[in-house]
Amino acid sequence: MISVKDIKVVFGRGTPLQKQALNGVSLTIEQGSFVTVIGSNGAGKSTLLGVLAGDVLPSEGQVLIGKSDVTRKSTAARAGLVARVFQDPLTGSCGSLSIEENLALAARRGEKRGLAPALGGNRRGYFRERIAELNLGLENRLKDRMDLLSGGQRQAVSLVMATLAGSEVLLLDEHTAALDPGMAEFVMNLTQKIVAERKLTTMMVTHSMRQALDYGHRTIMLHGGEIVLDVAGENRKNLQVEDLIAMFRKMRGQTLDDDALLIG
Ligand SMILES: Nc1ncnc2c1ncn2[C@@H]1O[C@H](COP(=O)(O)OP(=O)(O)OP(=O)(O)O)[C@@H](O)[C@H]1O
Repeated sequence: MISVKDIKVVFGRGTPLQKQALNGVSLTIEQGSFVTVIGSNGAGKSTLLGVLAGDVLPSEGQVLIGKSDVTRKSTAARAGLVARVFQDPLTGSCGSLSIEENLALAARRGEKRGLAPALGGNRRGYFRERIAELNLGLENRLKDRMDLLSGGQRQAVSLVMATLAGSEVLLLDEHTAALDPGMAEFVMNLTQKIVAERKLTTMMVTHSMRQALDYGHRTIMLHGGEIVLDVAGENRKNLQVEDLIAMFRKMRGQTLDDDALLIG
């Protein structure tokens, strides 16, 4: 479960570039629920993920993950609670380490032990099994360096890595945006499967309104650092991308620059 209460984030306070990135965001996401997040450029989407991951400390408000109040905890201190997959396939894993070394590090997230014991005994067999489930043939390449993989393969491995330390929360920051359409669909279907199997509480930022409606249980839209739309259930099922744009316009009483949001 994730719960944020009245979160405010101000960047560059007291400078000419002062920016209120989040302006009183409150949101509760039940355990196992998958929420998609949309919004135009600068709406505050990445800042919200940063607040959950610990990269951004809010100036006001409270962040709960499960029963833990993590509001003032660093990213490292939350590592066992929160897993993250980034837009850039190179960001979430280490290119100069092998696939299995990356998996071993991911499995030990939030702990302080070295790599050797993490790769011992049954662990190696377990990693092989988990990677074989991807059906990409990577189980035969566990000793290959991560930087030999394609972007899509790397995102698929990153998703497996995100599940190894037992985190209940998964944050996805436009994790398919850098992939070609076929690979993006593969990674999205994999995401859906992993989230459902492991009952992960998931927040996915996307620029694709189509993706936002097709995946997950609930969609929120941010604008100007505030939640301006929050839909789930039947209301969401009946929504079309065009409705989303119209609702946005109505709620804000202003014109939305369609170019700011990808419809595809
Ligand atoms: N470290 C920072 N320092 C100063 N301003 C920042 C910083 N990070 C974000 N901002 C500003 O805060 C606002 C929200 O940014 P954020 O990155 O959360 O938006 P976003 O919805 O993720 O946008 P995008 O879709 O373009 O990634 C923007 O105006 C941005 O310029």
